[in-house]
This record gives sequence, structure tokens and C-alpha cells, in this order.
Amino acid sequence: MSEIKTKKSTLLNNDKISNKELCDRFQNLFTAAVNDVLREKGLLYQTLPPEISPLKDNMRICGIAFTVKGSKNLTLENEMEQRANMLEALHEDSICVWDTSGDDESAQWGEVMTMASVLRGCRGAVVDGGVRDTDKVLSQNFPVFCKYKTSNGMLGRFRLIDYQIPIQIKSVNIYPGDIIFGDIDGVIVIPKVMAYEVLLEAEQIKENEEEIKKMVLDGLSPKEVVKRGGYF
Ligand SMILES: O=C([O-])CC(=O)C(=O)O
Ligand SMILES: [Mg+2]
Repeated sequence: MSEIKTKKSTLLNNDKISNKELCDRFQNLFTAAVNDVLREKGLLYQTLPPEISPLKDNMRICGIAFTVKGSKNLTLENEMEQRANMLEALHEDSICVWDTSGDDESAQWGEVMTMASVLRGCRGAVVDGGVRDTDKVLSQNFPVFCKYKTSNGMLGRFRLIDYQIPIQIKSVNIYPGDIIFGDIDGVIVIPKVMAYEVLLEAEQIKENEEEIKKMVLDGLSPKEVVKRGGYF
């Protein structure tokens, strides 16, 4: 039976592959594997709060962070123009990530915003806030991770402050260009400077776990599994 290997890479950026391949390959992994790689590197605060969960359990999301910052605000002037500018700036393979300053009453995402962002190649939305028109977002097969559903629109309650700036959701810092990856276990943020290196190491973890599962199925005791380099 083979021993478990660790794979260390010295590559520091993701110039080796396209953004699309990078995101597709992360999306084929699972967030727990990526989390373990980041923990080994001492990065313990890359996981978004567990209240931010997928609209459907089987939703998976991976793309390049397009950051948006906003807060509760009752003013209306130019709100729609500002939101339209943001939507037009969305790029291929982006994920629209909302730091809402902890909002708990408005939807920062909805049906028409989904339609507009899909046309710009956006791969999903992660909102530390809410979504509305949920059935119509679901029917577009667009992955959204958020805290709640509500019929409250943003207009007159909440507004965007800026976009493509550094943001913070609880203890997680997110910079434009970071990799955002979400599955049923929640959302994790991978700093862009190490994205390719993390991908390779997480792919190795996935392979290793196949070996570990074989050991368990073959009847090895947990102690025997650990002796061979396995883990749980
Ligand atoms: O204004 C909102 O909350 C978003 C919305 O309804 C939509 O995109 O359709
Ligand atoms: Mg709507």
C-alpha cells in the first residue's frame, strides 16, 4: 500500500494557468482540503462566517473576487446609477463579494442583477447580507451564498459605498483578485499571491484522501492508518 506524500511547491503565483482553469480546478476540490493547506501555511482566518451559506446545498462557487463595500443608508440619489456602474465593471470569472458592514435587513442581490452579471461572465455572488427574487435566481442556476432571504430591496435602506477595494467580512480580509471558493461547508478566501501553490497542494490532499479512504475500507485500524501517514 502506498505511503501518503506531501507536495510542496515553490510557485508563488497563478501565471502558470488561466484564471478559468484555476477556478475550474478549485471548484473540483472541496473547501476542507483548501482550508487544510491554508492552515499549514499559518492562515487561520480565511473562512467566511458560517451564516453565509449556499442557497442550495449542492451549489459550488469559484472565481476571482470582485469586491463591493456598502452599508445601511436611506439616501436615494444616484443609487441606481452607482449600482449599474458596479455591475458593468464585473469581469469574466468574477465573484461579486459583498461586505455589507453587517447588514441584517436588505437584499444586496436579486433576479435582474443576476441576469446582468451572468452576461458579464460573473460566476456567482457571496453576500454578507441577503438575496431576493430567490426562486428566479435559482432558476438561472447562478450560485449565491448569503445570510438570509428577504423581499427588502436595497433602495432606500442600504447603498453601495465603493467597489474593487479591500474589504473585510468578520475577521477575513478580502482583496480584489483573491480566489473565492464555496461549497456546502461554506466559503473560503485564497490570497491571490499563493493561489496556484494552494491549488497544487489541495489537489495532492484530495489524492491522498482517496488513499486514506482505501486504507479504511481495506480494514486498517485508525492507528495503522496514522502510522502510514494517513489522517482524519
Ligand atoms: O434591488 C434589489 O434588491 C435587487 C433586485 O431586485 C434585482 O436584482 O432584481
Ligand atoms: Mg428584483
